[in-house]
Amino acid sequence: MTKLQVAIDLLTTDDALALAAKVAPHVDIIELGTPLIKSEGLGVIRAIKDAHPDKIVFADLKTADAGALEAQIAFEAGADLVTVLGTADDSTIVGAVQAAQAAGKGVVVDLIGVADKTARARAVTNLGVEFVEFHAGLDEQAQPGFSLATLLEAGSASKVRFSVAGGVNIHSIEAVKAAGADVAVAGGAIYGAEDPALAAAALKSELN
Ligand SMILES: O=C(CO)[C@H](O)[C@H](O)COP(=O)(O)O
Repeated sequence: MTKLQVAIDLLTTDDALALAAKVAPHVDIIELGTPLIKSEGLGVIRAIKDAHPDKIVFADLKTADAGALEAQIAFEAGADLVTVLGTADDSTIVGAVQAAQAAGKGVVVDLIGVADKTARARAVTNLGVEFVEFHAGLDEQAQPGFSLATLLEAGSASKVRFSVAGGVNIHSIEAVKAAGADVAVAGGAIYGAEDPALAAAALKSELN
């Protein structure tokens, strides 16, 4: 079954905790967004893990270098999964994977900015990552003509375990599931909704 991951792209620990409390019953994975971690530091990871020990806590570090060190400090803070950029050197990904293996946790590779996402997804899967994120970032989503369909096609073609992130919402989630994604990531569609719990529940019901 496709899991639902909420991406919390808010800026304070208090706001993140409040959102997580509302949506946790409807999601499988709680992601601490990159701006949140940069704003609040690793303490936000510990705060969310302490509040939701039963959830998979995903720290969107977007690591580009020093893979082992960055992964290790996030795992020590309570993260279950961390992201490393697919544009990073293989050695950075391998370092993070080694830190994950030592901690009994996992690494996700974010393909934001990667030209041939299907080929890179296959290559990094062979390095031992949990899954690969087919991702169009917030800036790419804002470009004229952006379409999630290209990401979904690339993900399906990869034949590896993958998630999809890029403005996933109630209109596109069925296509994400149909593409065979292991995880559907939704940020703005949940935290930007008038009723985030209702929005998360609606997305989850499409995946069941
Ligand atoms: O990692 C991110 C941006 O770099 C976002 O968390 C991700 O894109 C999901 O958010 P949204 O559904 O709003 O696109």
